[in-house]
Amino acid sequence: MNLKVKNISNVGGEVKAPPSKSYSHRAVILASLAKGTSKLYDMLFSEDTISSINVCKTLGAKITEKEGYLEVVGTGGNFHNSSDDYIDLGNSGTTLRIMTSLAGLSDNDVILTGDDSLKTRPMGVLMDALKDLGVSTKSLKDNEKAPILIKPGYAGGEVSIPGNISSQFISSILISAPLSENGVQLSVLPDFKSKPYVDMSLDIMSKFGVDITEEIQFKHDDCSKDYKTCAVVYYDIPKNEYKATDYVVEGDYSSASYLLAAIAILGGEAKIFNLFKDSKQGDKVILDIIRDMGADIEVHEDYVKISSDGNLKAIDVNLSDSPDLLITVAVLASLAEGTSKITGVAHARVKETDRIATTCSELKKLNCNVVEHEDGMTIEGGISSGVVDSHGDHRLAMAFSLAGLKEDVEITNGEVFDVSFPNFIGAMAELGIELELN
Ligand SMILES: O=C(O)C1=C[C@@H](OP(=O)(O)O)[C@@H](O)[C@H](O)C1
Ligand SMILES: C=C(OP(=O)(O)O)C(=O)O
Repeated sequence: MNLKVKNISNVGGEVKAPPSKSYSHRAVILASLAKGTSKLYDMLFSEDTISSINVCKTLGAKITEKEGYLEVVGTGGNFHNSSDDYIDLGNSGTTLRIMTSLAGLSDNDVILTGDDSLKTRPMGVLMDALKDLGVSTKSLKDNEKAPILIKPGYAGGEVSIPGNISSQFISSILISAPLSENGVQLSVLPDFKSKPYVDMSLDIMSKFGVDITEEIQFKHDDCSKDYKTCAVVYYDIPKNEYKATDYVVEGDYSSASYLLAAIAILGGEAKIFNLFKDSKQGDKVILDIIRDMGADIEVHEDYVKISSDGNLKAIDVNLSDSPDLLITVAVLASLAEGTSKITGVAHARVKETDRIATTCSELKKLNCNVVEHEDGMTIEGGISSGVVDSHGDHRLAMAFSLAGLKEDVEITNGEVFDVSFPNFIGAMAELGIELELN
């Protein structure tokens, strides 16, 4: 289906950001590992998080939608796979990565797979690390990608892992490690990308009763004291148990980036609720980025107020900790005055699509002057009307709908936002932006 801006009127107002995708995945997974019954409030029900709910059910958690919350009766870590088929995780990289380690806790074999995009996502680094921890995995196509067979048995021990491909490998080991036979000592080697997602894992693990210590070991005295490029980050995870808890999922800064960007582009004033000042989400940096581009941002305890005159300035930004903002920022840059540079996101090439390549190719279709780099792109402000394709990537669909606020832009395969933000059209409508799918 094609996604397009139909009408714009009375821009601004108030809207609630949708629940965090990353915290929703983790909440249902940790509740499924815990002993006892957890109540999860304000969960995101998107295609990706439903994949996590379904795999947890298949492995033995009892999950029921109740009035106002999701009830999860956990397994205490005693997973048993009730399916004799492949478990299909759709498009969700987070589910695939986190569940690959957890499948090692099952008392029988598990095979995880997904859609064509998920079958392209790298898994080799995680499979190697799991081997060191006693978990045997096999890529059924022998290409270090899904479908992946995971055998029972998770001894634990010492392991190191490169941090530059996906932080999801690290979250996966951290979340599973307390339930291994002997605990895990994990070293993450530089460059450590997307670390805020690991901090989010530790944050919610603590809410479910497991606290982990982190130690940053700098390699030499004269390094820049930047853990990202110059330190080994070490985690000691003793054997432990998760405890059931009641948990409220906070709002999602990555999804909110589209709402904030829309106001920044069109001009106007809006309050976005459910965005917390003390959030651990790395994508909170969208507030600084939009401020640097010229909008006014007020950060309150549980909401953000944005005001903009619609005039945007170019920026130079490193998105290594917040790769999901890449396409939003690229589209903002294409509508700004001057030349912007985005760096630090080589890992965005191995997501739902190669997001550096697809973003550049689609911006070029709008006659934007963009130059692709290995780890980002340079974008000169200025676009014209045209037709672009989402390549089946939810973030391309949502971000390019923002280009349609200034020029006539149609997005083919534009319906894919259900992966992370099912109410995208409804939320934009609350800000006066009517999008249509046909
Ligand atoms: O752990 C998570 O919830 C996520 C981690 C990030 O991936 P990488 O660590 O691969 O950058 C991010 O892109 C993804 O949308 C969600
Ligand atoms: C990369 C993303 O998610 P995942 O890795 O879970 O597929 C995303 O939401 O942009």
